[in-house]
Order: sequence, then structure tokens, then C-alpha cells
Amino acid sequence: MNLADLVEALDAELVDTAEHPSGVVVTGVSHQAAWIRPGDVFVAIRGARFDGHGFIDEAIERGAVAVVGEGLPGRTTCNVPYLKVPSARAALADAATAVMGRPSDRMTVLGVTGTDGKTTTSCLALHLLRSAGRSTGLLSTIGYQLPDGQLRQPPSHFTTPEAPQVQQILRDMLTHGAEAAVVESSSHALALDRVRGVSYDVGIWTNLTGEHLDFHGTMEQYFADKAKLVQRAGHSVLNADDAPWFEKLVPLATEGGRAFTSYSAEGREADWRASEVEELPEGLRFTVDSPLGRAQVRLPMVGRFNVANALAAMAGVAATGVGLEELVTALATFPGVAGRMEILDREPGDPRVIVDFAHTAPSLDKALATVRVTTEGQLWVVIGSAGGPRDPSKRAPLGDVATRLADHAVFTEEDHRTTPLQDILDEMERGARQSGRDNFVSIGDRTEAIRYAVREAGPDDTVVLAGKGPEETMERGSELVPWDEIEEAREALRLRRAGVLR
Ligand SMILES: CC(=O)N[C@H]1[C@@H](OP(=O)(O)OP(=O)(O)OC[C@H]2O[C@@H](n3ccc(=O)[nH]c3=O)[C@H](O)[C@@H]2O)O[C@H](CO)[C@@H](O)[C@@H]1O[C@H](C)C(=O)N[C@@H](C)C(=O)N[C@H](CCC(=O)O)C(=O)O
Ligand SMILES: Nc1ncnc2c1ncn2[C@@H]1O[C@H](COP(=O)(O)OP(=O)(O)OP(=O)(O)O)[C@@H](O)[C@H]1O
Repeated sequence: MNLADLVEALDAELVDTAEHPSGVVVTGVSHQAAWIRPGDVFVAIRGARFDGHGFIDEAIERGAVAVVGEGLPGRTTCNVPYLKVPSARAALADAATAVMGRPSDRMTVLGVTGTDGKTTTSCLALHLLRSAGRSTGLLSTIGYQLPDGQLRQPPSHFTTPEAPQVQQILRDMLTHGAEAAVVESSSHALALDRVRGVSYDVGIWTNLTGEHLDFHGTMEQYFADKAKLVQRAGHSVLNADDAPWFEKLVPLATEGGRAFTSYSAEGREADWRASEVEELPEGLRFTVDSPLGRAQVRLPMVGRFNVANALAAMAGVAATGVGLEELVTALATFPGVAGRMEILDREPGDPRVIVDFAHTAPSLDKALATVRVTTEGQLWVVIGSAGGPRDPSKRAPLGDVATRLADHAVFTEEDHRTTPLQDILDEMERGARQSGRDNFVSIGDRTEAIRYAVREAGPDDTVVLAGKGPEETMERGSELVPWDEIEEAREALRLRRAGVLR
């Protein structure tokens, strides 16, 4: 497209230019100066840490043909056309969407938001769509997939990357033949306009509990940010068990005559309902009642909350026209999600070791409660809490939940960043002591903490390693070290078998 079209698409005011915009060809857009390629437009965002205007020279050196922003500071001028807009983030998304040719308009897009269960529900929806023969892409915390199913990573580690990557990935999906896309949409993405420009056919809501309040400020704001998905989706899928948010979402989902489907894993009145839930060591069994009829479901996943995730995915995919029998048949072959309730291979005499990604008090509560059901002996949990700017109010509740639901808790590191690790451990201990419990130890080094729990656990016990799940790095101070929780756990089991841990 040429710059004149972009000015029009953004409804921008063109300042600081000698060149006529119709002669300038725009081939891409980026908010990150270091990623600019010749022909790109640089969008200068005033963020919490930097003012993107400080990187204009770098962007121009790399070949930026124009700059978009909310106004040049002071008397600064720039040597390329400057497009003044009311919101740089909105303009970033609008420009990226226009340059990429609005790819989401040509696919069926399912968005998934919520505090817990987004990745699992997204992967379930992907599996259901593909099993129904729909060529489908995925954009999620675990990375993105084109219809070929190979997992790829965007250039920055986000659940939902910035708008230019989102639009680029959607276009790649389309180019590779995708008819549908599942887009995990974090609250940050919804708040920061990263997914503005994605036209959602279906918006799936998992649940809302207190997380990321460092960013959103209040629960009301967090709700309002997430609710944008429901306000924008053609059809919403809402969790009837998620009080008080469900009642607040219904009017937002039905604005302008749009429809919604509800689901309940806890026996409430809803369109999709689960009953007769059985938790077995190898997975879940339940009956589903739905507008499409009744069926028996077998899901090879542990964790009772996965009943809710499965209902959400089924209702979302059914809204795109897939039948109940196809959905139920596909669920039985779901391969699971790495690092989420992942059970390690075990040998006789080993405890059962489960690697899980629960890192909020409510999700840890649910994870431990559900694992308890299929644990014959004692339940152990190894858990930390993140440092840095991440929500410090999580720490004490995590300590409380861990010691209330497990027989033994081991408090340890989890990306403590520049926060002194001991301060985090103290907070977790405080949460446990405040509730009158002392069934914990603190072992700062996570490798040691895992080995301790695996050594002490008996063959009938279960050890849950919570919080790191599939993450590939650990942030210690300002150092980023490689991390592989599954490998750590396997090594601890090997050492236990060899008697080295005794
Ligand atoms: C709160 C939040 O999400 N902030 C994001 C936001 O920051 P910001 O608006 O304050 O921007 P900034 O860092 O001050 O930079 C301003 C501008 O200068 C540019 N810049 C900056 C430095 C430079 O050298 N060159 C340059 O061009 C930046 O690209 C940006 O356009 O925009 C930045 C640029 O993309 C992001 O790096 C930053 O993510 C931070 C680091 C982050 O950690 N975000 C996490 C919390 C996040 O988004 N998480 C959610 C998932 C949450 C969950 O559900 O678990 C996610 O979707 O991943
Ligand atoms: N529906 C649910 N309700 C509560 N907890 C859940 C639910 N689904 C999954 N969990 C727990 O949350 C953990 C993370 O699951 P998942 O990755 O699917 O969520 P997420 O919302 O994508 O989280 P994140 O954005 O942090 O990756 C799981 O390992 C499990 O312990």
C-alpha cells in the first residue's frame, strides 16, 4: 500500500513532510526500532519504560519510510513523513491489519481469554477443529502453528505478541491454507490493542480470578479489559460457573443482537453441561448434555478443571458448525498440552510426578484438589512465586493453598528476577503460618527442591511440580538461565532410582 492510503486508513494528520505520500510505498510496520526493515513504517509508542520517539533515528537508519505517533516531542522534527494519531497503539494495530490485508476476515477465528485454562482450551479447540477436517492455525503461549502443525516461536515471548506479529502470523496461516485460527488472547493483549484488527467469530471465556493486578489495577479493570473479547466476538461462549462475572458478561455478549452459549462443569443451568464426572488415574470421563444432544465423553487428561476447558472448547467449536459425535470422538484422542498436568513416565517404586503450570492460588487450589482424588498416599507440592514487578499479592495465598491442600509443601524459586528470593519465600511462609500450618520447607534452589520432594515421597505418593510447566528459562536476578522442568524431574527420579538421593 502507499502512504496516502495509510494516512487515510489511520485517519492521521500528516505533519513534518516535504514528500507527497502517494509516492511512498509501505511494505510493513513495526513498533520496535530494531526490527525495522527498509519500506516499513515505525510506530513510536510512549510506553511505561520508553518513549518510542527516542528510537526514531535508529528506525530511519534501518529504512523506515514514515513514523506514526501521538505527536513529536518539543521542537523535534523527523526526516521522514510523520503521521500524528490520537492513539499510537491503536494505529499500530490498524496499520498492521491494513498492510497484511485483514487476514482474519477470511478465516473463522476463535479467541480464548480468561485467567486460567486459556492455553489448554485453545489446544483443545485446535484439536477439535483439525479432527473435523478444518485446516487450522494456533497462536498461543506455547507458540504458533500453521496448519502443518509444526510449533514455531514468534520473535518475542508473549502469550499474544504485538499487533504486527499477530497480523503477520494470521496472514501466514491464511497463505498456508488455514480456514480457521485459534487465538489465545491475553488480557494484556486486549488492553494494549494487540488484537485490535482481529475479527473474532467466536469468543471463549474460561474464568476470571485475581492475577496481573499489577498491570490492570483493579479486578473491575481486569474484567473490563478481558470483556473486550466478548464485546467484539460474533458469538460468545460463557462459563456459567464463573460468578459474578457470568452475569456481567451476558449483557455484553448480547449487545446488538449477538448470541452466546453457556457451559457449566458444576451442574448449573447452562446450554452445555457435564455430569457424572469420574476422575481416573489415566483421565476423565463424563456425560455431556448439549443443544446437540447427550453423549459420553472420554478425555485422556487428569485435572477436573479440564472438564470445564473441554466444555468450553466443544461449545466454541460447535458454534462453527461441528457436530457432537465428531467432537466427542476427537476428545478421546487429545494428546494433552506440554507442562500442563503432564504425568512423567514412572518405574515401579517411583512416586507419581506431575509437572503443572498452575501459578495462581486459585489454579493451584484446583490442581492439588484434583490430583488428591487419584493419590493413594501423600501429596507433595513444589512451588515458587515470581518476583520483579509481577503481582506480589499472590505469594502469601500460594503459601496458604500449598500447605492446606498438600501434605508437604516445598517453597522454592520461580523467576524471582531482581526481588530478593528470601523475601518471596518469607511471604509464602507467612501465608502458611498465618493459617497455622508448618508442613513446609523452603529450599531456594529449584533443582534441590525438586530432588528433595522426589527423594522424600513414597511410591504411593504424588509430587506436583507447579508453576514452571513448559517454560524454557528461569530468571534469577538479571540472569536468564535455561530451564527444563521435565528434565529436572526425570533426573531427580533417575537419582532416586540409583539411590543417590538417599
Ligand atoms: C505490560 C506490558 O505488556 N507491556 C508491554 C508494552 O510495554 P510498554 O507499552 O510499556 O512499552 P515500553 O517497553 O515502554 O516501550 C515503548 C516503545 O519503545 C519501543 N522500543 C523500546 C526499546 C528499544 O530499544 N527500542 C524500541 O523501539 C518498544 O518496542 C515500544 O514500542 O509493550 C512492550 C513492547 O511490545 C512490551 O515489551 C511490554 O511487555 C512487557 C515487557 C511484559 O512483560 N508483558 C507481559 C506482562 C505480557 O504482555 N504478558 C501477557 C500474558 C499475561 C498472562 O496472561 O500470563 C502476554 O500476552 O504475553
Ligand atoms: N479451567 C481452569 N480453571 C482453573 N485452573 C485451570 C484451568 N485450566 C487449567 N488450569 C490450571 O492452570 C494451569 C495453566 O493452564 P493453561 O496454560 O491452560 O492456562 P493459561 O490461562 O493459558 O495460563 P497462562 O496464560 O499463564 O499460560 C494448568 O496447568 C492448570 O493447573
